[in-house]
Amino acid sequence: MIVHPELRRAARRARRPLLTATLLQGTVTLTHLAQAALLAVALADLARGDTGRLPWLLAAVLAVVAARAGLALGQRRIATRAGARVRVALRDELLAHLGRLGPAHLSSARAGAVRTTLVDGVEGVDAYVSRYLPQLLVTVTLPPLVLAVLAVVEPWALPGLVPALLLALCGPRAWDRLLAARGKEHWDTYEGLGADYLEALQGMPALRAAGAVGRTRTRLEVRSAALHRATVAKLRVSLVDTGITDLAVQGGTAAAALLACWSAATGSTTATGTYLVLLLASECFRPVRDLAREWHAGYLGVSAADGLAALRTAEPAVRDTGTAPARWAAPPELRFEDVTFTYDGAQAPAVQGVSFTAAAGRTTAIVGPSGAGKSTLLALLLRHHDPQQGRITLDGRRTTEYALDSLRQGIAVVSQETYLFHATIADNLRLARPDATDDDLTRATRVAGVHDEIAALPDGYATVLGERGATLSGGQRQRLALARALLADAPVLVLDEATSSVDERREADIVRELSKAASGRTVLVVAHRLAAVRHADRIVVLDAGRVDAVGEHAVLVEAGSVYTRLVEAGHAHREGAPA
Ligand SMILES: Nc1ncnc2c1ncn2[C@@H]1O[C@H](COP(=O)(O)OP(=O)(O)OP(=O)(O)O)[C@@H](O)[C@H]1O
Repeated sequence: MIVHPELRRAARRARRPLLTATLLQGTVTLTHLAQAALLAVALADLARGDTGRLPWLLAAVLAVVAARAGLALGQRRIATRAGARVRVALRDELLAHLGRLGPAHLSSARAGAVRTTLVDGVEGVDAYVSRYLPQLLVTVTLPPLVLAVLAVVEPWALPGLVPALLLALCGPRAWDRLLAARGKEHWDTYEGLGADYLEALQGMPALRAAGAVGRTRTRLEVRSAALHRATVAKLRVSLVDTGITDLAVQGGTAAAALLACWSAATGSTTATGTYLVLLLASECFRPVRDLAREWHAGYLGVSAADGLAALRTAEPAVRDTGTAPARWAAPPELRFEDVTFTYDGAQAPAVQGVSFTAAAGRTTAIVGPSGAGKSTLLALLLRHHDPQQGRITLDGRRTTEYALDSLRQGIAVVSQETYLFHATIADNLRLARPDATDDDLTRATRVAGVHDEIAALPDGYATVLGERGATLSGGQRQRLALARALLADAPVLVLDEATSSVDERREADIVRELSKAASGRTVLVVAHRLAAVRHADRIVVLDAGRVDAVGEHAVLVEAGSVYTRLVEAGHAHREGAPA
């Protein structure tokens, strides 16, 4: 009888249909009672040898059975619809919240666990609210009503039925806490296993390359065994629960039967009363039996409730309090002013006192050795985190003043890790701009240097890509993602190692074409290979989270700083590379 607050909250989304489903469920139960009463009267008549009313009584029983079939069908339909409404609304809410949480959330939560909560957890909530909850309400209201009727017909039946009903309803409550604890254990293990499998599947190439497939399989087997143990532990408690209910139901029915026989033997009640006690006593426990059955359907929802609540109430890393739309008449100037940021739990700041300006409509590059803080600066610009000190402005306005969605739409990003979906190339491109024409697509793919390769495919732009773009090379994926970002036509374009998988000669061509196509946008480029950034209007050199130098390529090379070392390292790498 556990009603977790998260599940009550979920049920409120379909209050009306759930109420109708509950009323119908109650009416279905009432038809059982009516049927029992009619049969009791018919049997009593038969016992007395009076068959005059028999055909009418049997016809009434048949009518009740037919009515019940119709009512049960309607109930199931309405309950299913209510469950679907709860499911869809809950998933929508969670997905919208995940969007607000942004990638920062997935650096602490595992994608597989979030998937399990979103898919299996929400399905469990559907079963809980559409099947268990209506039955629960019927169970706590109708059996006391039956007892009241029996109290009038045969008060002696009550000493047998009341304790049994109380035991059936309240006995299992003693196990609720233990059941909740086992349920949570089971859910956590289930979520963990889901996350492990997803990671193993996605990381299969790396596991194979490291010769770790066997070890991973063993680890997954151990995890599966842990899930099996958690399931058995949960079932054990659940079985005690069911055992108590069964004991009470059987005991109560038997006690009522004995009392009815005793009353018949002593002649203290009429034949109708005896049959009523016999048949209604069994019906009195029907809702309890049905509740035990529905409990198994809704149990997953109870187990998942904590996880759902945690996901729904997880605090985003940044607050979306800005209201200004990120729409600028001309490309905006971007400024970092004395920006310092330390990741949660980190010892030292990832970036410290960073100040520079990316001129409006120009290309600014950020370079620096690995770990210098380049990606952190981009994450701060997109407000995946907010700096603890300093400010970032676009067109003179702090990024925190813009509405978050609008800000992120105003900045198109192509990162090293591109994401392409299992859909056609055209669909993947149109993610950025659903109304883009075919000409728009070709213009963008030409600039990104991938048009010819797409055109050469048998199905061209209608080619369906494998999951995560698996049927393309790394370079092709990156260029397609680049075309998608160009198509977004955002005033600010951020390229984070966007051409790292493309060969150097092609990279130079793309960067040249891109500079032409991006004129009229403020472009921020992060790249390891200096060929990609040497023609930038301005280069910001980062080192250990601080700005080491700012200037043009030629000036920076002359200055003999970190940049010179990066240039030399680049030359050495190329000379050392196999021909
Ligand atoms: N989520 C995180 N939590 C804690 N520390 C982090 C996190 N992400 C990055 N860091 C740390 O912040 C510093 C800057 O990292 P960042 O990823 O910004 O560097 P980068 O210049 O982009 O490196 P690379 O060129 O290798 O991608 C590093 O010391 C890194 O270990």
